[in-house]
Amino acid sequence: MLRLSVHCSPIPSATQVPQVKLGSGYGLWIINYNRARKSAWGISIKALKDETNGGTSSFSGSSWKIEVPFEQIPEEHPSALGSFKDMIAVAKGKKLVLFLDYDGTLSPIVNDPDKAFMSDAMRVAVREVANLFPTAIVSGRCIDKVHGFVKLDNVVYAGSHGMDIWTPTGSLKYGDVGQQTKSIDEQGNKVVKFQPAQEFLPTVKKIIQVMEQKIKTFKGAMVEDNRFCVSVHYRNVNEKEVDTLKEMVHSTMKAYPTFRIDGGKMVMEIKPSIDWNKGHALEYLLDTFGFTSSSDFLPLYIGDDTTDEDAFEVVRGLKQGIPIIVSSVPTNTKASYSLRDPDEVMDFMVRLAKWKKAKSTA
Ligand SMILES: O=P(O)(O)OC[C@H]1O[C@H](O[C@H]2O[C@H](CO)[C@@H](O)[C@H](O)[C@H]2O)[C@H](O)[C@@H](O)[C@@H]1O
Repeated sequence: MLRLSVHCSPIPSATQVPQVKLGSGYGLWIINYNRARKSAWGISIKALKDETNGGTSSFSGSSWKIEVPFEQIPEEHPSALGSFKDMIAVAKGKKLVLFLDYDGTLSPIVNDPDKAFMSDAMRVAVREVANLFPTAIVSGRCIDKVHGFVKLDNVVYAGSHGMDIWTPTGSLKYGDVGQQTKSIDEQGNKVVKFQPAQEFLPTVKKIIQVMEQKIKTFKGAMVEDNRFCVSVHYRNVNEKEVDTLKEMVHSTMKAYPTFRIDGGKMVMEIKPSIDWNKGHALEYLLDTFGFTSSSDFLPLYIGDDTTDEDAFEVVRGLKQGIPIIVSSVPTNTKASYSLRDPDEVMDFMVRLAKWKKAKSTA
C-alpha cells in the first residue's frame, strides 16, 4: 500500500470534495502523479463511476490522504501526438498497418449507443489513412452497425469483438478450420467471412430474448444485439439500481455456462466463451493482409476500452508495433502511447497521412 498526501490547490471546500465511495463502483483517479517523486502536488481528483477501484480516502484540512495499492496507480503514457517523431521513427523501412476501435476512438462516448455517430471530418481522416495503409476497424458492435456508422469501403471490418471478420481474401492459415465462408456482398464483391462463434448464434438469440424481458424492470437499461455478442447497457440506469442489474445479469447467465461476461464502459459484454478476442482478430487480419511471416510490418492499434487491451498485448508480443490507448486520464494499460479523445485520434491520423505523403515524395 502506498500512502499519498495529496494537497489540493485551490483548497476545496468540503462540498467541492467529490464523494468517493470505494468498493461500490467508484474509484479514484490521480492526475499528474509523479511516479519518480512519489508525489502528487496540485492535482485534481476525479471520482469516476466504474473505473479502477481500491484503496481508501479521507479529507482533512487542505489535503486529501489517499491510500492506493501501488499496482493500481495509473501510469502516464506519452502522447502519440507529442511524441510523434520519436514514435514513428520505428516505422522506418516497415509497412504500417492500422487497426482502429470504433466507440470512444472514432466516435465520442454518448448516452444513446444508437447515436454514436462519427463526424464527417473523422470519416475523411479514416478514408485518407486507409488509402495509404491497410486499415481495419475492430469493434464490439456487429458488423452491420459499425459499417453503418463508418460508411467506408476502403477498410475491412471485424465486429462482435473480433468474432465476425469480413475480408476480400480470407486467410490461408485459418482456412482449414471450417469457420470461413465465401459469399458475395451487396455490391457484388467477393467476401470471406470468418465467424468462429457460429454455433453459438441460436443461444445468443435466446439470451437476447431473455435479457430484454428481464431488463424491463430497470429504467434506462438497454440490450444491444451485436450478432455474436450481447451488450447490456446501464449508462442510463439509476445508480442505485446498477448493482442489482449486474447481479441479475450474472445470475441469469449461470444458465449459459458456455458464455462469459466481460466489462466495458457502463456495459456488460456477454460473449461466447471461446478463445478468441480482439487480439486474435488482429493476428487473423495481419495474416489476411499478408504480413504474418515477414518482419517488415508495423501494426498500430488505437483503442479506448478494456477489450482493446487484448490487442495491445498481442502488439506488444510481436515486439514490432505501436499500441495507443485513447484516454483523457492516466490509466493502467498495456498500450505504450496515448491520445486523449477522438479529436486527438483524428489529428493523429491527419498527421500520419502527412508523414506518409512526405516520405513518399522525399
Ligand atoms: O469495441 P467498440 O467499438 O469500442 O465497442 C464497444 C461497445 O461500444 C458501445 O458502447 C459504448 O459506447 C456507447 C456509445 O457511445 C455508450 O453509450 C456505451 O455506454 C459504451 O459502453 C456499443 O454500444 C457496444 O455495443 C460495444 O460493445
